[in-house]
Parts: sequence; C-alpha cells; structure tokens
Amino acid sequence: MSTPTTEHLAAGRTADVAVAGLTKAYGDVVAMADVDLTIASGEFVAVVGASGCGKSTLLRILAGFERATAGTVEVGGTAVTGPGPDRGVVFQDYGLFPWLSVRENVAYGPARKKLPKAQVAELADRFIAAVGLTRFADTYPAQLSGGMQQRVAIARVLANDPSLLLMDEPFGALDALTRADLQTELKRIHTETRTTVVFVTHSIEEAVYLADRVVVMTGGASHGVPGHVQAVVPVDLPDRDVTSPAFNEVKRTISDLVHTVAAPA
Ligand SMILES: Nc1ncnc2c1ncn2[C@@H]1O[C@H](COP(=O)(O)OP(=O)(O)OP(=O)(O)O)[C@@H](O)[C@H]1O
Repeated sequence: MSTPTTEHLAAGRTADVAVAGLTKAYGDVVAMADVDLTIASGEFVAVVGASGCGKSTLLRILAGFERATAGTVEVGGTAVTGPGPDRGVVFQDYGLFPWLSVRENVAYGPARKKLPKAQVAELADRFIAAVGLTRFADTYPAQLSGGMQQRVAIARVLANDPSLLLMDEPFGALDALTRADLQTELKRIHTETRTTVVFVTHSIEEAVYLADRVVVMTGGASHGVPGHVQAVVPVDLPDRDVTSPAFNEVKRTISDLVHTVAAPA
C-alpha cells in the first residue's frame, strides 16, 4: 500500500458541540439521563463505557438519527434536529456502495453537491491519497480488505468536509495491526484538519491514544440507573507512547472509572 500523502490536506470545517440535560427514553426505559457535555472546536473526544451505558445513543442523537426525549444538542451553535451534511458518521461496518469504485464512493458526496466535475475529482483524489489508497482508486469495495474499506469510508466522509466527525467503533472489526495503522492515520488526519471528532470505543487504550479528553459513561438499563457521564478525563500526555508508565496510569484511571458501579436511583 502506498504511503498516505500528508500534503494538501487542507484544514476542514470544525465546530464546537454543546449537549445539555440530554435524556433518552425508549418507552419506560430511560437509556440515558442528564448528559451535559461541551466539546471545543477541533477537539478529539473519545467516549468509553460498559455495554449499554448509552454511548451509541449519544452518538446517534448528535448525528440527528434519533431525537432526544429531553435536553438540547447544538453543533456549531445550531440546534440538531436531524441528520445534516455538517456531520459525518463512520460506523463499524463500512457502509460503502459496493457497485461504485473507491473513487466513485469518495466522490459521491461532493458530486451530489453539484460541485464542478474537476473539483469533485480533485477532492476525491486528495482524500483517497490521505488514506493511502491512490493505487486502489479504481477498484471496488469487495476487492479490498476490511481495513482498506474502512479507509475508504473515512475518506468518503472527509470529502464532504464535515465540521463534526462522529465515529462509532470504527475500528472494532479490524485485526490489531490494521487497527493500529488506522489509529495512527486518523490521528495524523485530525492533526491536519482539526475537524472536531467524537469517537466511541470499547478500547480504553485506543481512547487514550487518540483523544484530547475521554468521556467515561456508566450505568445503563441493566444497572438500574440510566446511562450518564461519570467523568471526563483530560489526556495530558506529551506523546502517546502506549508502553510508557504515564500512558498506563491514565488507562488505569479510566478503567477504574468505567468499573465504578453507580448507585441505583
Ligand atoms: N431502539 C431502541 N429501543 C429500545 N432500547 C434501546 C434502543 N436503542 C438502545 N436501546 C437501549 O438503550 C441503552 C443504551 O444503548 P446503546 O446502544 O446506546 O449503548 P452502548 O453504550 O452504545 O452499548 P454497546 O457498547 O453495547 O454498543 C441500552 O440499554 C439499549 O438496550
């Protein structure tokens, strides 16, 4: 695979996020209650927590796929009332169009915006290069490995120039080496674009490696207490050496918080 291009990845749009008093109930079950969270423009925030604590629910509400039962969500100062092109979403399953080539998948969003053809082609090529897939631009998703398909999914979302990138376990289905590669690339892309990122993961190590701050959620229906934010941990490390004592100290702090059992309401 070719080395990803670090040039020409111009800073994209970026937005702050304000979540206040967010509550989501499914019938009688309150999945998540009273979540407050502010994210600065350009920040990378990871969300961790045990299964069922409401991580994906929070992300889906930010994406506008679901409406909150109570509370408010603003992205870039505008209330979220549904999905919008200002927010790009990457899931664990790549969600590519199998009948389109890599280039056509990445060009899809810009083409729908009716940008001039040359600009669409330039955008597609730039983001395909950014994820290291230039040599594969004319191949189809079925011909690519899972890691390569997820690179295409990331390029496709970035080509739409979102101001907020929402990622739900995007590397969860990948083997450890591919996952590490994509983490490094995402970190580099974030450094270059400064797009605000909210990244849901089960891996505390991945969260500490990638994020400026880690939101720890606890609770959930099976705990008898709604999912909520237990703590927000800043990752104040000069580098992200996963073997360093400082890195492991932050991991331990977060792990202890994840396993905090909230008192039933
Ligand atoms: N469409 C739905 N209908 C009913 N309950 C739901 C629905 N979606 C989510 N829930 C419930 O809301 C709670 C939070 O779910 P959510 O998927 O957000 O948790 P999560 O932290 O992302 O879990 P996981 O780590 O397993 O993906 C769970 O108890 C879940 O059963």
